[in-house]
Amino acid sequence: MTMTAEATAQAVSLDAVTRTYGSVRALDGVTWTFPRGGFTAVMGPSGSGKSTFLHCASGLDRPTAGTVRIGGVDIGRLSETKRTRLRRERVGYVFQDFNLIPSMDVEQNITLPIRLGGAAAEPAWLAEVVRRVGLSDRLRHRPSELSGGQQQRAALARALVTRPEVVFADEPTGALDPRTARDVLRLLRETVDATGQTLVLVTHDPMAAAWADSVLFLDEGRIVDELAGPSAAAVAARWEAL
Ligand SMILES: Nc1ncnc2c1ncn2[C@@H]1O[C@H](COP(=O)(O)OP(=O)(O)OP(=O)(O)O)[C@@H](O)[C@H]1O
Repeated sequence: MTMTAEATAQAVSLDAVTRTYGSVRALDGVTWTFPRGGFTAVMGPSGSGKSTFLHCASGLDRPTAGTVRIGGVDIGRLSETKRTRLRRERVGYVFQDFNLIPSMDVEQNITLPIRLGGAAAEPAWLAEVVRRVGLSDRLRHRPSELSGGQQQRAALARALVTRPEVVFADEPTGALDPRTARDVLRLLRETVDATGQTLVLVTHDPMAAAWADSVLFLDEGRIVDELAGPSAAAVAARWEAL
């Protein structure tokens, strides 16, 4: 696959992306580029289109109109099979409720995306990812034997193990107590800084958004503002004004 230098500098780009549900325009002509290695938070009131944005930008849903590129690949042109493969190999997902498989141990959960693709995890990178999330001594444990913070760190390792173009994290700290949430957010920040991983964080929480390089504000399906180098106070003030 050939890609232009410009395309590969962009992890994900959306061009005039619209998603309608009947008469509801959940996303309304969104154009945005997530640069490689950036940590971006996406905020907005309930119903502003955050989930729809995440689903369209990550290839979980198809826009009604417009183009989404992941690593320079126009995902609207892919067959369902190729899109599934691209999601598995080039996109990482972290969800509020962890979505770990209860019957698998931590290592099996972390390596699942690679094994589903018929490959084996590269040992050095797997060890690095597991060390980074602090679970080296927990690999044989089942999710039910882990704390919430540990489960979310396992989910992050699973998202990172394929070295994806981008990780989408949807309210990853929503089910955690404040201190554990802060530890997970710090880990996300350190991961971006140390590995150059591109990360998109959807959150309601100004404290969480303040860990990002910039914050996008969605309202009524449109990007209405961006705040670079955000502080929690600045995010909260902008949020109040929406
Ligand atoms: N499957 C669907 N069918 C019909 N309407 C939908 C569907 N999914 C979302 N919508 C509508 O699209 C709009 C945006 O919804 P979305 O879930 O993207 O917002 P959100 O910002 O993620 O909200 P929240 O913070 O409450 O999760 C809302 O008006 C919602 O009712």
